[in-house]
Amino acid sequence: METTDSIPATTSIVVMGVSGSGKSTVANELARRLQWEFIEGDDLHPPENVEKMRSGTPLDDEDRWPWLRRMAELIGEHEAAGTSFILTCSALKRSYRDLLCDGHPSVWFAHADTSEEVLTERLAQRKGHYMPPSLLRSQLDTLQPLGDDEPGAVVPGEGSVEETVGEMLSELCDERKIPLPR
Ligand SMILES: Nc1ncnc2c1ncn2[C@@H]1O[C@H](COP(=O)(O)OP(=O)(O)O)[C@@H](O)[C@H]1O
Ligand SMILES: O=C(O)[C@H](O)[C@@H](O)[C@H](O)[C@H](O)COP(=O)(O)O
Repeated sequence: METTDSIPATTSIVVMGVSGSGKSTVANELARRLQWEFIEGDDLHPPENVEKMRSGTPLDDEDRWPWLRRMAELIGEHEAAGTSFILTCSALKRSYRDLLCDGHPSVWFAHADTSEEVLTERLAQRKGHYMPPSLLRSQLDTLQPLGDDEPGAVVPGEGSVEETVGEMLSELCDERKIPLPR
């Protein structure tokens, strides 16, 4: 994916993807490996968005823009402080990702590509989450794959969490000239 001559001083890894693609699981492991702060994007949804999803209605652009703007602000704050961090955010559309990237060279998207079959199985097994498995279809219909001209990497998402995170880190560290953590 995109390489740049000027390496940003800080990195904001945005773990993107549809529900069940392992964003939270992967972000936790990235945070453990890198010892960076992890912010869960699900926790930043206003209560109305959570209720909408809980009741089985997909979010629309209008629901998502304020939530995305809050995350863009957080990225800006981390850049200003010079602190790298990890954020989970579905970031399903290119326009959403463009908003997160706008003026923010630190952003690097990490997507664990996972088949619909595996996603369906994972969501059927997941307990205690507001997101109903019935919303997977609309998430998949909304997802616009990460483009070659966007910063980040798409890696296979069906192996172990360690394998997925290992691949993400190797891509990130290679592109951003960061030493690979142990
Ligand atoms: N690589 C993986 N292998 C097996 N199960 C996984 C993997 N990644 C995530 N899971 C499981 O799939 C479910 C969804 O993962 P989660 O991290 O909540 O995804 P998301 O945050 O994208 O909705 C969880 O129950 C999690 O334990
Ligand atoms: O943009 C959206 O429609 C939501 O952000 C959605 O993509 C997100 O995934 C939910 O918050 C559910 O949370 P999980 O992804 O953890 O299932």
